[in-house]
Amino acid sequence: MFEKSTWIRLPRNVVVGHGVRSSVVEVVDELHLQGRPLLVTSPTPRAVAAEPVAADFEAAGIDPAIVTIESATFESVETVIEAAEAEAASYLIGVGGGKAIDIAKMASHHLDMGFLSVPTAASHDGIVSNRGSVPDGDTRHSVAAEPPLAVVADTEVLAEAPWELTTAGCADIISNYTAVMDWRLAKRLKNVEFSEYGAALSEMTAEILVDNADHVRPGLEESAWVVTKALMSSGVAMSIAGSSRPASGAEHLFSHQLDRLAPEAALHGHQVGVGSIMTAYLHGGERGIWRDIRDALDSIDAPTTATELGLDDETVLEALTTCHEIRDRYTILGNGMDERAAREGATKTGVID
Ligand SMILES: NC(=O)C1=CN([C@@H]2O[C@H](COP(=O)(O)OP(=O)(O)OC[C@H]3O[C@@H](n4cnc5c(N)ncnc54)[C@H](OP(=O)(O)O)[C@@H]3O)[C@@H](O)[C@H]2O)C=CC1
Ligand SMILES: O=C(CO)COP(=O)(O)O
Ligand SMILES: [Zn+2]
Repeated sequence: MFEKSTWIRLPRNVVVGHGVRSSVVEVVDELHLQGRPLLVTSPTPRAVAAEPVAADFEAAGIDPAIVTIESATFESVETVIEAAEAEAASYLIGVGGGKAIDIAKMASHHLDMGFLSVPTAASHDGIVSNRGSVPDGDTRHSVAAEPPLAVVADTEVLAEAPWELTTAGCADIISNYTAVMDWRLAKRLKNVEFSEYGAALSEMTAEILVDNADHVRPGLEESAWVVTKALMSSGVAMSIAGSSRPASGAEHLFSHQLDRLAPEAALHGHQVGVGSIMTAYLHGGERGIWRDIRDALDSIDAPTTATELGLDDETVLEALTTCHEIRDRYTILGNGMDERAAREGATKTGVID
């Protein structure tokens, strides 16, 4: 008897383009959401977008509440849950980078409330995904969360954000190549659940982005358009898979460990990009695709070395040799890398000197 089943939850409305920030109230209306919104944001996005969106709600006769979080932690999720209860909110709107959107989607999951995603940076592929990513002591959780009912991505806002945020988003997408390699390996070796559609969409997204790298240039609003569409496509791949596997393999474990060893040294996307160069080398050796990944990152101004990440060689090696412990996710790192092998791989790929 066939007993398999799946439940794929995706946004109902995806609004992308110049000036669409002012459509948030209309999108809420179209979704028939009633009551008071709670805008979940972080310090810079608050001024950039959350306050203007709040002003639009006020102009429409709706009294919004705002909560500002500083970090992507379970404490921040608690803060938002308490704020939603104290302010009698009916739905949440995450306004910001990966941090604010992740916290909003996890809090809305807990509260059983709808949630909208309003990105202010094209820096990560959590914009539409149904996962949250949270550090917890020595480990890092990929948490099931509420996917957004709608996404409102204003390319004018995204294009005005610092350029490195956009290159970080590109690198988060380029890292899908190695994430899928790890996923296929884990299927072959450990029989983990695998989605051909999730994997194919993830790889295709990376390929389209790399093919359009010429259109990804600072000061061009078209860059925000190209990158945001890729980020959303990658998020859909995660939702199809019901896991972050299509977009997170060993290169993400490396980045998560860097977050512990050198907090806030570099952006998430930049770290996973450099991790992806090294894990591509581990998958394919000299003839593998690591040079293609490095060149793709280089072509969009993303870091390709420890120095460009603002890290010393020893921190990179420590992250590479210990990051397999971060979570129970089988990757090319297996049970961990030997220190000399890590040094050789990082040196051969030019990540360290
Ligand atoms: N759930 C998922 O599927 C995924 C989750 N993630 C998570 O997302 C996070 C990484 O996302 P990222 O966006 O890099 O992190 P942040 O949300 O921390 O944003 C990075 C920086 O950009 C700033 N910023 C955001 N928007 C603007 C703007 N318009 N103008 C100027 N500055 C701006 C933020 O300011 P400020 O500090 O003031 O907020 C912050 O300093 C990680 O926590 C990662 O784990 C990443 C990928 C997928
Ligand atoms: O960053 C992600 C995908 O780009 C997902 O994060 P996790 O590694 O926590 O699942
Ligand atoms: Zn990522």
